[in-house]
Amino acid sequence: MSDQYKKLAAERAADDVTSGMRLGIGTGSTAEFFVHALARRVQDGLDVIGVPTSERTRELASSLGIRLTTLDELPELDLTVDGADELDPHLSLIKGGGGALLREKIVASASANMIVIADGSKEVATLGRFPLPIEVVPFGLEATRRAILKVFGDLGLPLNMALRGGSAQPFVTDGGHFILDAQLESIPEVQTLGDRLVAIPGVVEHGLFIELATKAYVAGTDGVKTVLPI
Ligand SMILES: O=C(CO)[C@H](O)[C@H](O)COP(=O)(O)O
Repeated sequence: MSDQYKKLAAERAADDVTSGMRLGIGTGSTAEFFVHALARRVQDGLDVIGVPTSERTRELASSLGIRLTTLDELPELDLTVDGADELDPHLSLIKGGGGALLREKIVASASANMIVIADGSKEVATLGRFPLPIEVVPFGLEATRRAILKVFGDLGLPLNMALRGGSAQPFVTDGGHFILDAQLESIPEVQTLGDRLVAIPGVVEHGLFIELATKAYVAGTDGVKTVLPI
C-alpha cells in the first residue's frame, strides 16, 4: 500500500518539473518512483538536466535516459526532489535511511527549492521515532561514538546507537564513511542537536535536514496533499 502512495507523491512532484530545470535527484524507493515518472516526461520531450544524490540513483536515471551531470559542473540547482524517513510540520526531516544523506544534503543545499515526497506514514509531530543516521569517518570511530553519546547525555536523549551493518561488515557510504543510527525516540530541539553533532570532528554529517525543504507532497488514502512549512 505504501508503495502506491510513494508513487502518487512522486508523480505529483514530477508534474512540477518544467523544461530547462536543473534538478537534484534524490535516493530511496520513493525517489526511484520519481526517477521513473521523470523519465516518462523526458521521453515525451521534457528537457532537464539532473544531479543524482547517489551512485544508485545515477545508475537508474542514466539507464532511463535522463541527462545527468555533476554538482561540480552545475553547482546551482533549481529544484531537488527527494524522499524522507520523517517529516514534521516545519518540514524538518530525518533522512539517511538509504545511506545517502551526505550527498543528499549537499545537493539540497545547492538547490533553490526542495520538494519532499512521502507516504503518510512518514509524517510526525516531532522527529525522532526513526533512528537518526549520523555519517562518521572510520578513523577514530570509538572516540567519535563516545563524543556523540556525550552530546546525547547533555541533551537528555537516550544513549542508544548502533553501527549500521555491524562491526564485522559496516555499511560504507558513497563517500567511504560509516553510519551510526541513533534511536532517540523524540528530538525536541533539532537545531541544537544538529549544531552539537556537526561540531564533533569525526562527524561528517547528520540526517537532520532543517530549513531545506520548501514543500512536501504526502500521499495517503485521501490522495496527495501539499504541505508547506509552518
Ligand atoms: O534519505 C534517504 C536515503 O538516504 C531516503 O530518502 C529515505 O531513506 C526514504 O527512503 P524511502 O523513500 O525508500 O522510504
